[in-house]
Amino acid sequence: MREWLWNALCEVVLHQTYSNLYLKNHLQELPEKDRALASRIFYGTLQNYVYCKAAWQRFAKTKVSGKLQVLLTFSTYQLLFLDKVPEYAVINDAVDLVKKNSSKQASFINAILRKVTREYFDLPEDEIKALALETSLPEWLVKMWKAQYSMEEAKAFAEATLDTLPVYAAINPTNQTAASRKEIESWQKVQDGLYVYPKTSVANDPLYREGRISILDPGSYAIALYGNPSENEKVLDLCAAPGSKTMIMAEQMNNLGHIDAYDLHEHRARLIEQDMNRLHLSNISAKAADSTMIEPTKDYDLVLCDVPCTGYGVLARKPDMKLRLNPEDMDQLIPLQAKLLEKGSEAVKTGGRLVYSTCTLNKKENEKQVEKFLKNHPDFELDEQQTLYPDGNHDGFYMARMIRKK
Ligand SMILES: C[S@@+](CC[C@H](N)C(=O)[O-])C[C@H]1O[C@@H](n2cnc3c(N)ncnc32)[C@H](O)[C@@H]1O
Repeated sequence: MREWLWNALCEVVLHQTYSNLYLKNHLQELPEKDRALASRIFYGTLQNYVYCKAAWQRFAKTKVSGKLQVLLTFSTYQLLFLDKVPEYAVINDAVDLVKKNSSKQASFINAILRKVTREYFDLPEDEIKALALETSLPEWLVKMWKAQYSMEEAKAFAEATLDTLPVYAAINPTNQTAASRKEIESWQKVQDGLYVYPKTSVANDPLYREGRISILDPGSYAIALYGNPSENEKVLDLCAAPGSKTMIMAEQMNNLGHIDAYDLHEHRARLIEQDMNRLHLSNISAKAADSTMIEPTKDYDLVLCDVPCTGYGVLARKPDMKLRLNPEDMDQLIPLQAKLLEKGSEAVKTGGRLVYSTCTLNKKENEKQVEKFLKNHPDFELDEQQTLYPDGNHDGFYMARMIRKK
């Protein structure tokens, strides 16, 4: 398992592979009994990467190769955060892994990891610097949260990036048998239609394969329901792939009415189609399109703009993003979000609903974006907006619902 973890983390850290995609494709290479611990170490290391790296780097006086950095970091994670594996076993495993290549490196690894266990790692006194290091986030993000929300909220957001969140399953009400319904209803219910998923492997679960359930965060579920999609309505989903919210809307509509689901790339539009087929839904047309360029008819009851965003609300589930955060991403995303909202609004009929949503915690992409839109569009009014704060049960999201008055 240690060698598997080392390779897995090298793939994500050094070769930019997405963490959830890697686990989905490779976790089954491990024996069933090791999978839960391997996932814990994999995600835990990525969530705490900067902190763990800093904890061993204090003792390294020479340059360390990328692969050895990963080994030291995931061993440090186990030493500092896990009590399941004894310290001597973590250090011996790391030493054994490098011994195959060089005995000199083995003694170096041994010396560094022993120091990590012996010498306490002090945090900086400055509260922003300390929080950033403790939660493995860049200082600019913590500063931005403090300026936009408050220090208390910045702390809550940052700490939430270290949470291990439950997996949730939404029941597909249009495709159940008595037996499947009975099994799903025996799970812990979160709200109508949404349950805590109790198994370890979704891909092999017949309930998933036969389209009885979908896996998604309660925040995504809430966004899909926020516009109240109803039977026989006409709905436009402008940024739809891979389609989690499209599917929930289609199910709420009882597989009646129609959803036009667009996404930029052909391969992503096909993901929507695949999920629609898995769930036995037929009220969706998936199409590859640049939604900033479409010329929609103004007859949609509901338009969902679930725009591309910086994703600061979903760092707990996608911890590899913590290694690649860049404030400049916003510069491209904010104008794109505004264009998508503008296009989406053109499709809403009089009296219809326009939902704008993100999975980020950044007022420039959320409240400010909606405020700017409403200022330029007196024909729309804000019905409601809310930010779902990440809290150990779910990710962080923002959603706003607007109504076209004329
Ligand atoms: C937040 S994700 C959507 C998630 C999706 N609504 C769901 O629930 O599964 C944003 C999506 O916007 C798409 N996108 C980015 N630019 C776009 C554009 N100009 N036109 C259409 N889709 C775009 C991305 O490919 C990505 O799939």
